[in-house]
Amino acid sequence: MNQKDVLSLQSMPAASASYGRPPCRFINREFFIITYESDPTAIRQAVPEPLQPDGSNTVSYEWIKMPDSSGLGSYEESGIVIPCTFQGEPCNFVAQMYLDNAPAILGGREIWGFPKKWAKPHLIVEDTETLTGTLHYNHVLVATGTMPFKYNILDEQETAKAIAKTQVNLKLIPDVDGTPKIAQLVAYNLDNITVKGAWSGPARLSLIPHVNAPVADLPVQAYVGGKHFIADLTLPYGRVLYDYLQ
Ligand SMILES: CC(=O)CC(=O)O
Repeated sequence: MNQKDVLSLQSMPAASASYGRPPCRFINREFFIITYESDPTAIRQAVPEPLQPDGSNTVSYEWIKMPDSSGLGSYEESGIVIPCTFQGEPCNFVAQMYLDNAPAILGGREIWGFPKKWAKPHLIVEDTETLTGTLHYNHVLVATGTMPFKYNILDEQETAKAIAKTQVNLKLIPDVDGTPKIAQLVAYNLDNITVKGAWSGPARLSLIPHVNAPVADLPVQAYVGGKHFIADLTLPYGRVLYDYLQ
């Protein structure tokens, strides 16, 4: 390989890239999101400046089933998103993410800086009426969410707008000597969104303390509600919102 060959490689390992080149198209991506009030001090601790928590003291706990994801495969994901502002503009900070697919972990971390770790999330309709999300980390149950199946129909255009909201990750890549090489807030917006169904309803969430999957560090204090929706959408490349090294 010459220098040009090296610089045109898609990702490591050179012999076989770990993930396809973005944009990634997701077909029938199914979301289950429980929004709840949490401890403002814990929220402030989880959100990196200059992002600001949006003042609602809310957190969204999510399960996402992705059966058909170009360049990545078929997988499930679970995690925590915190509504924030950046210079007064609303955005969601992606605080924790757990999933069961190597291409999506590697590509997600290397390109967009998603805070991804390997774990076992699962979203199903449990015998026979309850939308149920679980997250196991190293075989230990750390999260369970429940909501009645397709309870109240939600507006699909409003749902598409919510999906398109700016999302922000804290991308941290160390240099070979351990010092920070990349320390950025990276933003992206999902686009080409077609909502195929959207529902709301009451929801409940149980979070269990685990040192390697600290979802319970943002404890549930009160419930706002649950949302369930299915959409086709595209994840494009991101953009640097803030560079901690400049
Ligand atoms: C590639 C990605 O990072 C997308 C996702 O898993 O949400």
